[in-house]
Amino acid sequence: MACELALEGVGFRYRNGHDAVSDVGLSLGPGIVGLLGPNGAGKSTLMRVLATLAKATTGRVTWRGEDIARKPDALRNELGYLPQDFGVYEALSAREFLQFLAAVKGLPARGVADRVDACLDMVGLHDAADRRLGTFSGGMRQRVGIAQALLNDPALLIVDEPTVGLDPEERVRFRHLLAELSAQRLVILSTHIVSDIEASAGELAVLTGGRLRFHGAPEALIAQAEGHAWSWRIAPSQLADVRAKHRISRAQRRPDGMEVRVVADSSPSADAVPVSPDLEDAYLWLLQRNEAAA
Ligand SMILES: Nc1ncnc2c1ncn2[C@@H]1O[C@H](COP(=O)(O)OP(=O)(O)OP(=O)(O)O)[C@@H](O)[C@H]1O
Repeated sequence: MACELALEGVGFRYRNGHDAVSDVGLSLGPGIVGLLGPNGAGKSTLMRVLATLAKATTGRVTWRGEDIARKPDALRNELGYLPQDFGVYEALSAREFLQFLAAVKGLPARGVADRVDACLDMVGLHDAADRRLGTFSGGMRQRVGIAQALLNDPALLIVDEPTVGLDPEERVRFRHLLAELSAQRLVILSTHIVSDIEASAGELAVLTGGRLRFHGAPEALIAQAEGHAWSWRIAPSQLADVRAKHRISRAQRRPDGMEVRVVADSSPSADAVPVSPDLEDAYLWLLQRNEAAA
């Protein structure tokens, strides 16, 4: 797979001296890359660097071999970006809003109407094209956000926490949409929610404290957690105690108590049974090991 976006020793320090991103190295080609990390891990900062909205303070990023700090337009011409705080003009219809953004982005006027329609189609908003954005649900607004990011048919699509605020059905629809879009391009999706990327991301990059802790296939992350995931039946009254001592990846109420899944170095209790880790377990296990090592 040809590498298109390469990061070498990338760091970003805010003016107050805080290192939000440190020494990140990655080589990324087509497909979906899930950038996973807890709140404050540095995901949005890194996304802004990749979107050429902030310059790396150390290291470099290249897009198709060009340094994006020196030649940002090489990347910008092929970039679609959905920031975390994407806002819409409520009084405009979806079609008017996209036409407005197409003009702002400098797309040639000829062909804009067709391109806007095509983008609305791609995100399933064809029938709502002439409705005021003020009447749209959160999921529909996010789809408008993706539609605007697709206006220039980008080879690189960066979406920052796109599922925040969506209901479960919208989340699923949104994930499918991103999976479809990744057939032709590199999609970088940041999230702190494992299920956002577990069905679609071929590659994962996990960031905590601004550092890259893992990069590779989800299966490789899962393999690291082998032997460290446990299922355990407890009484509901034990839950707080178990939570204080262990990292719980899931807790489900059962007729005869609670079933919890925990990740741990060794069996948390004589009556806990080992289970095959899934991606959620594996992610928590990675976070736990990094905290333990810090
Ligand atoms: N303008 C700023 N000045 C100083 N520090 C900042 C600034 N913006 C963010 N930070 C800090 O940099 C770190 C990384 O923030 P960032 O927003 O990139 O994380 P994130 O992984 O995107 O988290 P979230 O999911 O909460 O958005 C955090 O510790 C944050 O407090």
